[in-house]
Amino acid sequence: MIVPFGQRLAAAVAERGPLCVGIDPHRELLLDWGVGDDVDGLRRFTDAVVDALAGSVAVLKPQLAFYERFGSRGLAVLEDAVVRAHEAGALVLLDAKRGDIGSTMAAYADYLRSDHPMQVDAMTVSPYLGPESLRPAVSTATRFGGGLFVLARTSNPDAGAFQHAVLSDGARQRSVAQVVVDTVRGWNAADGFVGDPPTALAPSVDARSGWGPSTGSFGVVVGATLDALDVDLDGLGGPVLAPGLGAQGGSVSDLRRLFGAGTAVVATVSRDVLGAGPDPAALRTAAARWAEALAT
Ligand SMILES: O=C(O)c1cc(=O)[nH]c(=O)n1[C@@H]1O[C@H](COP(=O)(O)O)[C@@H](O)[C@H]1O
Repeated sequence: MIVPFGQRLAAAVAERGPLCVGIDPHRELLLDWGVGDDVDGLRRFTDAVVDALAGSVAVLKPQLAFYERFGSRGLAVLEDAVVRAHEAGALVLLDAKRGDIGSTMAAYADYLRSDHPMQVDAMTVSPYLGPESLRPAVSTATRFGGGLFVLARTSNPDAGAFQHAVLSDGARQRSVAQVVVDTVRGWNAADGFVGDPPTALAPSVDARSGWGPSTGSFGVVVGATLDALDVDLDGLGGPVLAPGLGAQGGSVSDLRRLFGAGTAVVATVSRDVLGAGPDPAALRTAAARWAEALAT
């Protein structure tokens, strides 16, 4: 039976908490770890992170770019890591940030198919070509129980220049970021693309946490680095991936400031945890520190 990603994510968060650890084997980190900036170093780094954390964190988020750097041998490392992460009980969110015309998008979305050599639970996608371009990925995700996280208000300092741009749609004016959020809300409501009025939270979602058996499979990315939440997430019906913690300056109190009760937030941290390696115990301690802060 195919269990939708949103349900699987809600269950993982209930069991393990809302922490996602990003696997970003930066060249500098590989050198700091003393494993070398080569395929062997990439494998040692990746295996160490997966072995240390996949049994305890809800989600691991490998960044595809760091594997593509090493060509097919880098991708082979990632393929193995995805299997190991799943075996240890973690969900895998592939940070791919793909987006293209619909016919090509369908091929990118194959990462969510059960016959893909590296099937993942969810992937990040970019809406820059317009929300309709992502429709094939929504279909694939729905068919195979996968999820999507769409870039809405990203954590980089100059993101607002694009994402605050205002689109006119008759009498209504919305920012680009808001159109993205409204579109994802529509996907979760399963009634088309640009969801208009916020839909009420489904009754089986816990209004205090935003998590529950009917948490949707389609989420948005909103950085923990924002000065203020400048998109309306009401009734999104799906999760919010919040990057920017630690190395980019965001903190757990920023999450509380930005996202009220009832928002299903997955907090993602990469360098602030990875920098503790290669000692597995130190990696686990660094992740546990974030997990505890998120739980209090
Ligand atoms: O989609 C993402 O994961 C993402 C979106 C965003 O707005 N900002 C952002 O930093 N990310 C990713 O999240 C990770 C953040 O890494 P750290 O700053 O080391 O925690 C990187 O892999 C980024 O590519």
